[in-house]
Amino acid sequence: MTDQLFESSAAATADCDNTEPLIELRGISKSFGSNRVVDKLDLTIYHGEAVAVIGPSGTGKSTILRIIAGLLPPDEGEIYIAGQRRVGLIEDAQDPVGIGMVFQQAALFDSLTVEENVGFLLYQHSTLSHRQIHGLVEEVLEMVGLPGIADRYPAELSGGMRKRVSFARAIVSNPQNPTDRPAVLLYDEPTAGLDPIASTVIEDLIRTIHSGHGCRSYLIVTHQDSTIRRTADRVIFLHRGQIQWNGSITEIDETDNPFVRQFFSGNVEGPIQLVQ
Ligand SMILES: Nc1ncnc2c1ncn2[C@@H]1O[C@H](COP(=O)(O)OP(=O)(O)OP(=O)(O)O)[C@@H](O)[C@H]1O
Repeated sequence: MTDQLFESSAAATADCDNTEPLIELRGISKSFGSNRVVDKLDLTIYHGEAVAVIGPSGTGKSTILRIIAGLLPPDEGEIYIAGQRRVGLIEDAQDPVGIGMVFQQAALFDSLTVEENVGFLLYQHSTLSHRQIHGLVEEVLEMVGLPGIADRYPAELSGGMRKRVSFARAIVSNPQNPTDRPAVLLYDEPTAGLDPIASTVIEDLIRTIHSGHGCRSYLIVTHQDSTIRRTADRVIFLHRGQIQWNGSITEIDETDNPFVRQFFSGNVEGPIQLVQ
């Protein structure tokens, strides 16, 4: 199953011009008070790429996703999306490609059922019938391995189930507007706190969404070894807001970079020190 997903992903990306930069960060810095979290970062993501951004806690991974998503302004540096410079936040400027973000926190509305949560935007902004939305919601719930829970309330679900429901909400799309689908998806720790089987469901789903839509690219921030290996083609290792290492997924077991070696071994001795 996994091999099939990986093969279909490779086939889909083969049609992409993956020499063409989709997202470029040039000299990006960001501080919170005196805490310099991103430090003159240069980063290029190409069309159709599946990239994992990894590294120790507090090293700026989520901050970079938020900057790319246009939710947080950098202090300095330039951002180019499909060759166009973005000035300001996403609300001030329209990016030439859609960028969607799947957040780490499963923020569901407690007073709404699972169906109302997952179908929220479709109920608000589409002309689809109740029946059509119900069908779409059931479909995505099945995709995340949670069929038949549409009538339940978030309080009746486990933390991992809530997380998968919020993932379902992030991927449900309106068939009336297929062009609404974002060309870039940013996943912030989508499998954190999930059991290994639920993680596999989400990892496979990320691959399927990617391979099913041509040149879609994604960045995934994760600490989970399985998620890194099953979802990424390229890995960027971040340390103190700078790229410490960058290589293909097969190179992570071959490199002698001390940061990468320490990270994957979990050894407390090494160049990475826990942030106090
Ligand atoms: N809005 C904010 N205000 C103040 N400090 C912030 C803010 N957002 C992030 N930080 C700080 O920036 C640093 C990097 O945070 P970030 O969430 O990007 O790290 P991370 O690499 O994603 O960490 P983790 O792996 O633990 O999720 C941390 O020290 C964090 O406390």
